[in-house]
Amino acid sequence: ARKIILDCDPGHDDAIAMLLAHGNPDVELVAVTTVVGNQTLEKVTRNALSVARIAGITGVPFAAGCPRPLVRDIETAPDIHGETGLDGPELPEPAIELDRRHAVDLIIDTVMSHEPGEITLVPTAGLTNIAMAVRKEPRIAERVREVVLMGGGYHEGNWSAVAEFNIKIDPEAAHIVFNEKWLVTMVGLDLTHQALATPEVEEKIAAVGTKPATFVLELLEFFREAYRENQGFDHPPVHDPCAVAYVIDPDVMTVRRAPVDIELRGALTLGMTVADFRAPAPADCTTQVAVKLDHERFWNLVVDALERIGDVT
Ligand SMILES: Nc1ccc([C@@H]2N[C@H](CO)[C@@H](O)[C@H]2O)cc1
Ligand SMILES: [Ca+2]
Repeated sequence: ARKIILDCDPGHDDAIAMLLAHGNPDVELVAVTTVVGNQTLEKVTRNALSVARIAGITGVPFAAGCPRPLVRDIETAPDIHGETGLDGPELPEPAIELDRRHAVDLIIDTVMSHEPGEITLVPTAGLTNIAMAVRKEPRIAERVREVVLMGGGYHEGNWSAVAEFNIKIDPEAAHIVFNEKWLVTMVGLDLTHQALATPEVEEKIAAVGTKPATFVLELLEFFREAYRENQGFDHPPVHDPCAVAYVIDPDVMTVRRAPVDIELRGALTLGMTVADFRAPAPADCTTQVAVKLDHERFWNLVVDALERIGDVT
């Protein structure tokens, strides 16, 4: 199984990404780290531990990370995720304690204690923890198998006309991550806006008939309303599990090699992930962007993961 570290800010779609990673047999969650983003660090960390309880995740270290971006002030997304960051379902009390380490140290320790090429980083939030980790221990850049992140967009934005939330809330961190020599697959809004939770998808999830499936439906009910009201979507795009799905099955989406860099100075373009599609991609290009999603294959992975989790006592 592919060993992954999920760096997240639960967040409705982060929660579904965690369930997919836990339920699918082809990926192994070796650590979960949290970072400020959709809500404050305290809230997203508590949410992550509650999701762990619902999913029945035990024996996996969870650590909290950076409480604010490297340079800029905190910017959360209560309109989409609510005041708790996981509005909608009732959340159980955590059943596991946080690891005593900072997330940055848990990431470094995990990567450095495994063989080179064993660990894949899957960030589904702002990149503050990842940037701090590679600055504190630069050797993780050549030791990590690859970085598969949900963030950015080459022709789409949601936190401005041209920038995506995970990148825009900490563009300096993103600039660090996209310019290291590790392979980065950017699963951006161009891809994740195809991952719509339609009524047909919700019917398949409902048919699983377990408490974790019901939890997902309650998440989607809130997410649907928030996305309709705030972004005019008929059905909510479930971003974060797309990154996990790519690690599970790279054929679930098409990707395209292209240099990507982050705008740090533009008045209108701050946080934009600028992809250069001029051919040919340079030989030393270490970034690729996700283009086309196999919608049915993707949602079948999510439903299958929920079926495998079953009911958790
Ligand atoms: N409007 C909005 C703001 C933030 C997010 C979060 N940021 C990413 C999508 O932009 C996902 O990781 C999701 O958790 C989603 C929608
Ligand atoms: Ca997220």
